[in-house]
Amino acid sequence: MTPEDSATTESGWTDRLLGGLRKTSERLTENLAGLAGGTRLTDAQLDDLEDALILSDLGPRAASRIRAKLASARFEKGVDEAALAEAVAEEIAAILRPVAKPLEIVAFPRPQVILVIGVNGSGKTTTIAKLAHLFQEQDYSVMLAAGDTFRAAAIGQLRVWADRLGIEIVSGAEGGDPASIVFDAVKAATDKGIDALIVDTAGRLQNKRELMDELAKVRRVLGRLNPEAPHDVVLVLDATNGQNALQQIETFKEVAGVSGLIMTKLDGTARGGVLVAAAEQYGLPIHAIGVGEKIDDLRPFDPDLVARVIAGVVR
Ligand SMILES: Nc1nc2c(ncn2[C@@H]2O[C@H](COP(=O)(O)OP(=O)(O)OP(=O)(O)O)[C@@H](O)[C@H]2O)c(=O)[nH]1
Repeated sequence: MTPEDSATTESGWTDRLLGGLRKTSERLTENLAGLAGGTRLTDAQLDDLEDALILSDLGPRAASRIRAKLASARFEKGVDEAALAEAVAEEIAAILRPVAKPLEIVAFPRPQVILVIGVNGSGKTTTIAKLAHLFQEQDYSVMLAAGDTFRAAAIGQLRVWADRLGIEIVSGAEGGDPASIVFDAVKAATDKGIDALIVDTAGRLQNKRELMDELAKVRRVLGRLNPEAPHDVVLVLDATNGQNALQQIETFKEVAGVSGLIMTKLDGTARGGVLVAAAEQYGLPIHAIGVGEKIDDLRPFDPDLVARVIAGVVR
């Protein structure tokens, strides 16, 4: 790939991110419009700012932190839309930077076992395929394990992706024991020297006890083969769920333990601010974000770019 190709790819990605987060950005900038004045924000303006941030799903904690920071900010050239957007972007970036952490393949011995959890419909299966593709682009070998045996469709969907990507998948029958599939998958991936084994899991939150038992068993079996496994437990969250996504973090932390997050469907929702709420409230690593249904619509999370897009600095 030439540098020009890569520049095109990067600007293509920025455009998609912009397109994706446009609704969130519009909601915030609409609510911030009209805030103009002297070198400092007044209390009434700070109230409006805080409300606008909450309305954009950034959550009360992030909103009050940003308010406090901007209360002491001086706007040398006077407050206007552009200066405010810059200041808000900087504060959002300050919240996001500490949690931006790409998923890296570092496990030794291989494979790195990545358990992917999340409710049905969150975009889990698609995200697994996108992650596999991202690793393939970095020249890592990947294998999938179809640990969601609850629904035949889930196994089939994952197999279609595996075929398309040309990677091996270990699966069993519908209703089979996920722990035994995961056991076989780790053995196969170890024998073949695979770098990353990505494990799909069931996401039946309405039956929390069963899900907890199932994931605990998968973890036990993994631990027996490799005490370090799973190396990552990645929770996939659907941004369109807004504040409910935060409740899911709470529940999955309890059910399975969570080492990091991927937020999907940031395109087409005005609720992308929930990413900032999650970062502020839980401090869990955010590995990547999804802004579309295509295979390359998942990219490592760039906190400065995302903050500038959400705040409307980049349009
Ligand atoms: N717009 C958009 N759609 C997405 C994104 N990620 C996934 N989807 C779509 O969301 C739908 C659900 O995705 P799946 O990957 O099937 O979700 P799942 O969590 O595996 O759900 P089950 O298969 O029901 O367990 C599909 O139509 C995906 O194409 C995204 O980032 N943006």
